[in-house]
Amino acid sequence: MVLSDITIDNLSFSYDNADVLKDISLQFQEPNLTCIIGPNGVGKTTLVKCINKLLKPHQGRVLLDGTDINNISLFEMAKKMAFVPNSVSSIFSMTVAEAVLMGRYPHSGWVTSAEDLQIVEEMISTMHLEDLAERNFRELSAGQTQRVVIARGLAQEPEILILDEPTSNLDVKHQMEIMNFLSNYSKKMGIKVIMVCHDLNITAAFADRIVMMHQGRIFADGTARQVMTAENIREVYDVNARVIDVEGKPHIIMLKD
Ligand SMILES: Nc1ncnc2c1ncn2[C@@H]1O[C@H](COP(=O)(O)OP(=O)(O)OP(=O)(O)O)[C@@H](O)[C@H]1O
Repeated sequence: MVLSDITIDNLSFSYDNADVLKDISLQFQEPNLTCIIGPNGVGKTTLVKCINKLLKPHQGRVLLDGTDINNISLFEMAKKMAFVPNSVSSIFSMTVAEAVLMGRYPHSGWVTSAEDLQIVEEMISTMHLEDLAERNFRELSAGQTQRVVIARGLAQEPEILILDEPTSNLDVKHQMEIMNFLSNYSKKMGIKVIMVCHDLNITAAFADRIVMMHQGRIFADGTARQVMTAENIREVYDVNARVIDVEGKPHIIMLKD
């Protein structure tokens, strides 16, 4: 079965008069883990928000299975695509389990089935949240919140899963666990996982494809070996780095100067 794909066609975006994204064209057709990287303020979050219809590009289109997302309702989109934002706050008091259950809304509306509850339980267990399931979502630490929001995105059973810096608040063990999980999950379920990431070594170790942004444009797009070169890192981040091979993957060592 071929699951949904996404195409970004010549997309540009500005906030007021400040141009942020310029002529971005990308296709996501393979079931794999793609990491979007680039310096602060380059437009990574803006790009994933455009893909999720949270922002409207001023030029170009985003196509979901060939249809312009402007012609698809958010509710219909949510059946195929889940967005895990970098930070969330809830004005409602709810348990962790209830927060994860919200991921089922695009499929079940407000009527919860036994299947919904089973999926919620599975995702709580996948994210090792069993001990927190009955805790108030608003009282969690930043890292715990991040794992709950990922579980909610997974409960949505998306064909395209988009995450904005999902590991930024996680300790190293949970970072490795989540990256391993996302990498395996994309292949096992045949889905596209697209995530924004700041950590170059985590990206190089786990991403099947890396999209490197620079000055609002796509600067490089390919495998870790193709994209993570000392030249690209110098050009895009303005730092000197040495790239060595660790277990067949590039590993980046930052140099003082
Ligand atoms: N709501 C907004 N209104 C005006 N400008 C904005 C808004 N949100 C972001 N920007 C600006 O757009 C540019 C891109 O921001 P964006 O958050 O997409 O970058 P980013 O690559 O995700 O950055 P970071 O790595 O710091 O998270 C930045 O210059 C930012 O200041």
